[in-house]
Amino acid sequence: MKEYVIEARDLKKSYGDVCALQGIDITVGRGEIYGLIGDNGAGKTTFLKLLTGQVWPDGGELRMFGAFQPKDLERQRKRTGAIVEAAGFYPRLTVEQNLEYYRIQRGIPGKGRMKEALKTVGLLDQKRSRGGNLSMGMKQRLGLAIALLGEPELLILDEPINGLDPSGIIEMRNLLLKLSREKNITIILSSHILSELEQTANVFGFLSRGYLLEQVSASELKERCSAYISIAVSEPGKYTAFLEKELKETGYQVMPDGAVRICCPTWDIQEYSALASRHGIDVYGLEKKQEALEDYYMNLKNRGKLAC
Ligand SMILES: Nc1ncnc2c1ncn2[C@@H]1O[C@H](COP(=O)(O)OP(=O)(O)OP(=O)(O)O)[C@@H](O)[C@H]1O
Repeated sequence: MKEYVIEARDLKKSYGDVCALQGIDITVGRGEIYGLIGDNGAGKTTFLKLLTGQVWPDGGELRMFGAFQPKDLERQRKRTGAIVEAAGFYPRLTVEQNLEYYRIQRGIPGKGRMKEALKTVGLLDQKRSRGGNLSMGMKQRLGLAIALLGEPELLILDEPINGLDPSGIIEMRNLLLKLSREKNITIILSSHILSELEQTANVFGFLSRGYLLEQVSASELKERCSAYISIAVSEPGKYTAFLEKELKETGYQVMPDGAVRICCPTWDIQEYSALASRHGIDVYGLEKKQEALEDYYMNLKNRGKLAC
């Protein structure tokens, strides 16, 4: 049976009149890297703050490591490390002073933890640099080192890639993959850009205006972004009627340029042009393509807008 580190059922959170989470179901299995994707204001930070205990839900249930009673939940939170909103450190203190401060504050025994955390994130050489003088990527890594001090089983990271340059993004991605692979740490991280998490997360949750539109594994997502056929014909309306009647295809869209896009086609590509020829419809173009992940996300968002 799958072991869940996080189970949120019908979780709700409002700030006064603003409904940030409208009742969401999210499950994160042990060892997963869960990418929470959503536009600004979708509710990502609110969900992560519910996990860290910075805010409390108004309804629904939250379980972490199986615990849901407030006191048990608080105890289980000791098994987590988090960076939510800003990577909190003191800019005037050096990297090692920052880590020492947080180690003592959290009652983590042994100075060795500090060195290990710095080694993991690749900041040993910068240990005497002031936090404020680090590059953006290094600041994120310092935040991560602080989060790793207590040897967490679950990492909660709010937009860890935000503001990083392309090489910083790759560094962070590799670091997170390494933590998952070598230490089997479960990670939940947020972003408003799907492509940033595309190569990192193995499960995605799409949030929009406080609703979870979909929770889907990376492999399922890839399958859904499967091949489609695009056919440009002289009479799209007539063609789609025959498409439904004769080829029993219902999963199609007529694009703004008039081309007919057949998602997950069930027949060989020639069948689609043969259908047009049989009914005297001219074919101007026919090709097989792959839907990009971003397109899939855009479609999902548009459908979500209609639903919300
Ligand atoms: N402390 C607060 N008081 C009032 N409203 C809030 C508060 N925090 C968040 N909100 C509102 O709740 C909604 C969800 O915000 P949240 O920060 O969770 O979204 P987000 O997806 O993390 O957005 P972003 O990517 O911009 O950080 C927004 O409408 C936001 O304005």
